[in-house]
Amino acid sequence: MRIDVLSLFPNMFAPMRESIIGKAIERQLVDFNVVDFRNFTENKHHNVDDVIYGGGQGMLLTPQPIYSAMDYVEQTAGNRGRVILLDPAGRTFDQKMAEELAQEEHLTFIAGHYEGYDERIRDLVTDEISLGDFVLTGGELGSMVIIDATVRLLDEALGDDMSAVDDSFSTGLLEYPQYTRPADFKGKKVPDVLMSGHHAKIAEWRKKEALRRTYLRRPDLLASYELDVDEKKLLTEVKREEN
Ligand SMILES: C[S@@+](CC[C@H](N)C(=O)[O-])C[C@H]1O[C@@H](n2cnc3c(N)ncnc32)[C@H](O)[C@@H]1O
Repeated sequence: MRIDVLSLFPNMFAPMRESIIGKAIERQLVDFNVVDFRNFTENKHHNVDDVIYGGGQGMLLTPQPIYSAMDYVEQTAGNRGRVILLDPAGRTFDQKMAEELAQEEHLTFIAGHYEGYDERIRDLVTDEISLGDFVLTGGELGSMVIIDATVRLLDEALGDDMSAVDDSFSTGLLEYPQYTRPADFKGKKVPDVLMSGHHAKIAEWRKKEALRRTYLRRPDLLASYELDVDEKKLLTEVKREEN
């Protein structure tokens, strides 16, 4: 996968060199580039922003540097790929979107700053994505969050000893509780069933606890989750135990 990010602050992307994403880049699973669109300005002072027509506080990113940086991406990659604008007015990012983006060959992110964008920049994009109902200073952190959630889904990104299959949201439910050694920590014991070696019972316990956690913390997820017969029974038990 190729990923380009158009940003005025390339140094903010240092976290992309660390951990699982850093390794994915090192192993060339991902060709990651940050394009500083200030380098594409056509004015003497390399300004990337300007005052807002009609008045208002702050400065807006002007279209020219971003359009030129996008042409550069197209020239170097052969295409622009899926072009994602980080914006509070976009669709709220979730695991389904990460799964969808992980199927793409090329993603180009536009990270805004200051008061936001000249409206004509939106003509360049295929997707507008928000991280949630709050306002960040820029699109850098948002694009890194999306890249992180997406790249970890690529084949081989997590390595042999990790899997995204049972992660929260991938299954449609929150993940069940998990434990590691010791079996007894300051009197807090690991549930017996997890040490029983009985695979079917462990699977049933995990399913029930995933349902319990989702029911208690994110009941909205259950509304769009199709329960099979066994899950219906387990959820009924959970409800009885919790109410
Ligand atoms: C200070 S914000 C601009 C906010 C804009 N004036 C508004 O009210 O929608 C600057 C940039 O940060 C990024 N940003 C801020 N909040 C975001 C969010 N919730 N999700 C994604 N990107 C965000 C966008 O790239 C945005 O253009």
